[in-house]
Amino acid sequence: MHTVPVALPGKSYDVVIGRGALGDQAGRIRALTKNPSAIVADEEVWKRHEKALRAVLPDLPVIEVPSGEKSKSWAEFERVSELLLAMGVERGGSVVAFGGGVVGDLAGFCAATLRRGCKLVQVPTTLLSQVDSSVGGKTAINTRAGKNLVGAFHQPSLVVIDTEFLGTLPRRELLAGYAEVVKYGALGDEAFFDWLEQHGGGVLTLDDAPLSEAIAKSCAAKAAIVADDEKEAGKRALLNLGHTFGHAIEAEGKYDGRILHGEGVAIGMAMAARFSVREGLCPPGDADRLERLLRRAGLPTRLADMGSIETTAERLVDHMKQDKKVESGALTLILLRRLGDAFVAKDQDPSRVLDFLAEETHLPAL
Ligand SMILES: NC(=O)c1ccc[n+]([C@@H]2O[C@H](COP(=O)([O-])OP(=O)(O)OC[C@H]3O[C@@H](n4cnc5c(N)ncnc54)[C@H](O)[C@@H]3O)[C@@H](O)[C@H]2O)c1
Ligand SMILES: O=C(O)C(=O)C[C@@H](O)[C@H](O)[C@H](O)COP(=O)(O)O
Ligand SMILES: [Zn+2]
Repeated sequence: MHTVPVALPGKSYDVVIGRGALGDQAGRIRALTKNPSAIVADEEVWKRHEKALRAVLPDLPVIEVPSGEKSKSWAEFERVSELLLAMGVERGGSVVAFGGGVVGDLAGFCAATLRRGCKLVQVPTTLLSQVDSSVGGKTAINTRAGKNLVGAFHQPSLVVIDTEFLGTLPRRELLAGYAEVVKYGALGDEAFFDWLEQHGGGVLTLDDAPLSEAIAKSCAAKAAIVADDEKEAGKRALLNLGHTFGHAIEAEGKYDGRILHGEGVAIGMAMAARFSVREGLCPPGDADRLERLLRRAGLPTRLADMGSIETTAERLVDHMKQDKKVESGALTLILLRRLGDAFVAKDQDPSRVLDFLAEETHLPAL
């Protein structure tokens, strides 16, 4: 087992990673759920993996949440919160989030607000949630105005990453998670990017050693950034590489499954790299290398790759104006100086972004 500590004053916690991590951590999970607690599970995950969680928590009540991004909604937030209260979950108890990033973000937001905050245990079951969303304490739901616009920073007490769950994950979802793995290399660790060029295939075939290494490296990269800047006053925004464009693309997909978060991030990262090149900030070869790694895995890198989504530069910019990094109405983007060296670029000229996006809407699929 790998353990990655997340060091935060008064609320440090461990991320435990490995095949069989759930059984290995049973004692700690039970200790965190001694007070009245409940499980919030993705319904598909519950169907497939109820037995595994029941072996650790035989008696906890469960709330099943419909699979898919649409569950990060006011309606589900209300329904799940009311059920948690009806079940008597206490402040000293825990919400155990069992599923991917959708359930993690939703259950996390319920935990952040239930009786003004109860404990949270993350048991992530998708690659994306294992390398990203279960760590760092961002929780949120989507609103009519856009993605993750209502939420809270609420750190979990424990994250248990059992790679066994990935065995049943559909390939498309695995790839979506891989986009966030590539993100860590692109934003701050060129050696990890090189490593992915060599070993990414093994991660995607779920070979134990490269898979655990990729998850541990990703969690360690995220833990280091979060420990330095928990509430995104500065460098945490680097974790948003690809997301300003990506969230706008997701919004255009209406959260109906046509575009997954990780797919939006893959296209968004490729766009951020192309925009960096267009602005004369990054060598073209680095943007090509990023696009090649994503495409080799089978990820989209251009709007045209998502055939069913029709959009315009203006509509994308409108979504981008809702981004939480906007300051006094001006866009902030995460751009690249080169692979492994991202930076926070504030006060972006909207007309340059609009011109760039107009080009992007005409870029053919490869
Ligand atoms: N809080 C954060 O820091 C953070 C970071 C990244 C992403 N996110 C959020 O995470 C969400 C995306 O998460 P996701 O990619 O995990 O998607 P998800 O939670 O929708 O799960 C993807 C799909 O896989 C299914 N599934 C989950 N585990 C499975 C398993 N082991 N076997 C078979 N099927 C399984 C689910 O039913 C679902 O249909 C987005 O809402 C995104 O905004 C949050
Ligand atoms: O943890 C972070 O910080 C991230 O930005 C991680 C992202 O991968 C994630 O998608 C996050 O939810 C996006 O945050 P948001 O603040 O742009 O909603
Ligand atoms: Zn993300």
